[in-house]
Amino acid sequence: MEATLATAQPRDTGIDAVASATRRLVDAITRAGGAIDADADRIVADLDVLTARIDAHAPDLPERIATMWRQPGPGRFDPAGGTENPLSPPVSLWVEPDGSLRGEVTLGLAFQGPPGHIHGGTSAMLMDHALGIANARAGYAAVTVGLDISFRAAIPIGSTITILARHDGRDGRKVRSSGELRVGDLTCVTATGTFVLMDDPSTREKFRRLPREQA
Ligand SMILES: CCCCCCCCCCCC(=O)SCCNC(=O)CCNC(=O)[C@H](O)C(C)(C)COP(=O)(O)OP(=O)(O)OC[C@H]1O[C@@H](n2cnc3c(N)ncnc32)[C@H](O)[C@@H]1OP(=O)(O)O
Repeated sequence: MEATLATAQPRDTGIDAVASATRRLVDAITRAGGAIDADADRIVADLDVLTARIDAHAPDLPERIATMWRQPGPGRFDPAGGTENPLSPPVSLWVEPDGSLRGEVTLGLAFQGPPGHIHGGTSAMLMDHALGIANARAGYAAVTVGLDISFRAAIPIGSTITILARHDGRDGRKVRSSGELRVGDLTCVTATGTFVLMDDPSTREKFRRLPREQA
């Protein structure tokens, strides 16, 4: 049976390709560090030309947000697994036969916290998002109200991180999910999350309206 992708299907072209190239740029900058100081003025000038070229295509923010949410399927702009988001680590999550999610990602220096290891906030984001997708796959689109996270072992930069997440159940308007980050057989991070259903009136009121309507 063909595995089902729970995150956006990456493309080799268009905005996905631009986002990938930008991730390579960020990685190159973080690896080079101050060694590029002497060339910085020219680099900035080149980058500013590119930014202006791209900015010429950008609609205003409310229109852009509305367009994003009209796209069918998994979020292509998510901060973890969003193929169109250059700040998003290139995470793909797959649906396992038992309905849980599994994926792998390798993170570079841009995500460093303690020396040579991944920042805890990055791990928390990976967990928050994977837990949210696990709920959504189970039929419960929901926002996080509580995330309980334990950092049990540091994750080396450049290691292959396995992401696991599962939906654990519903209690009224709240849903629960849990997950972990592993490197090989070592469990580095565990997380449990409490989420509130998007369909709950207070949540719908807050999140369904677009910025233009909130003004
Ligand atoms: C679009 C599809 C995406 C598809 C999925 C894609 C994946 C996306 C995953 C990303 C997830 C995110 O990062 S979401 C972004 C981060 N989260 C947010 O911004 C949410 C901010 N919070 C809120 O705006 C508000 O809490 C609301 C609107 C959700 C609910 O407000 P409220 O009605 O006043 O209720 P509130 O007091 O907050 O509490 C709600 C219930 O949660 C419980 N609760 C509160 N805090 C905690 C806590 N730390 N741990 C446990 N439980 C808690 C309360 O006891 C209560 O239970 P009880 O009394 O009902 O029993």
